[in-house]
Amino acid sequence: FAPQVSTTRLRKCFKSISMSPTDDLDIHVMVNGMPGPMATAAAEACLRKGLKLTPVAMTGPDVEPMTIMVYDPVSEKSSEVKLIPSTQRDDVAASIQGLKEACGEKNVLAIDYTHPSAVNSNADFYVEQKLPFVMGTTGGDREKLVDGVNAAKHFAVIAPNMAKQIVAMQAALEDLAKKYPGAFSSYTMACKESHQKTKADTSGTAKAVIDSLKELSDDDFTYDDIQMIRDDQEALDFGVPEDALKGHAFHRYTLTSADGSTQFALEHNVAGRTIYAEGTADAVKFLAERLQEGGEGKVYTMINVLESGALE
Ligand SMILES: NC(=O)C1=CN([C@@H]2O[C@H](COP(=O)(O)OP(=O)(O)OC[C@H]3O[C@@H](n4cnc5c(N)ncnc54)[C@H](OP(=O)(O)O)[C@@H]3O)[C@@H](O)[C@H]2O)C=CC1
Ligand SMILES: O=C(O)C1=N[C@H](C(=O)O)C[C@H](O)C1
Repeated sequence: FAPQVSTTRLRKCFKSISMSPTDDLDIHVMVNGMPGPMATAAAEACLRKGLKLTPVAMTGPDVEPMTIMVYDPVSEKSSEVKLIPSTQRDDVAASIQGLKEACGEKNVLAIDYTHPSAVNSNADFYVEQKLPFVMGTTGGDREKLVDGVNAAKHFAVIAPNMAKQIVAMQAALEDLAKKYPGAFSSYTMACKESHQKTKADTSGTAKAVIDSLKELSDDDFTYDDIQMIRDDQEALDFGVPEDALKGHAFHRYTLTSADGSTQFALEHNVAGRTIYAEGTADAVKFLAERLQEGGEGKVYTMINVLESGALE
């Protein structure tokens, strides 16, 4: 597949990769960030949930162009994807436009699981290309990200965590903070999070949870106070199973009273990445529905997706 390929060839290409009788949706997803683990898990979940993968996607700037086979062992569906380095934006842009001509403007969306350093430039690129997107990548300038997408009236789901139950917990915390602001005033906060040692940034989820906890407590806790574990032995000591060292997210937050007599603790511990991948594919379906409804685009959160009932 070449970016300048004709619309007719693209149509044939889509037919050849989407023959499975269980394919039920005409939604084509460009999953950017493969062969990284999270993007790959999301691509597999897309296949599992009846979405199609575009034959071209964006990979890291230093990766040689290559073609990979995405295979979902549950549905036994597979799809070939050519990965183009993010430095070759013109080629990716030509592919997106070809895909839209072949599949319909509203049927091509993107998922981004790349690198914190790429968040803002990738989002700008999706806006330029009029490509609705689900941004799972954490980090970057989050305010600029959300403001830019909203100002462009572009369709996007942006969230640091796509796991249904964690999103539900975040929604509950937001409600608690709204209903009982300052309920934990004078309590001190602490947060420890452990992730695989390749993780580039502080957990975006931990930052979001801290934002809610800060509405409940008057502690002057900052993101710099989050204790990060990126070491295998420390992770094991924190309770991470050995077979999850390469992919886990263990979080523990505490609120402790001034005299130390009372402590509240909140934990969410995830081994592997499936739970986020499932939520990501559901978010794509949610976004595709908003596109079909028409109107102006905007940033949706995963709480919006949860409230719509779209998280399976
Ligand atoms: N929202 C959620 O629920 C979740 C979010 N995440 C977030 O997802 C992100 C990715 O996680 P993970 O897969 O573990 O990270 P990795 O760093 O292991 O993989 C990222 C991949 O993206 C590639 N990449 C880097 N820059 C670009 C770019 N500009 N365009 C396209 N691809 C690029 C990298 O290539 P190379 O390294 O070769 O340059 C690599 O293959 C992180 O920010 C993480 O916090 C993770 C889990 C859940
Ligand atoms: O990098 C990860 O792995 C994860 N990143 C997200 C975050 O930064 O909060 C979500 C989850 O913690 C896994």
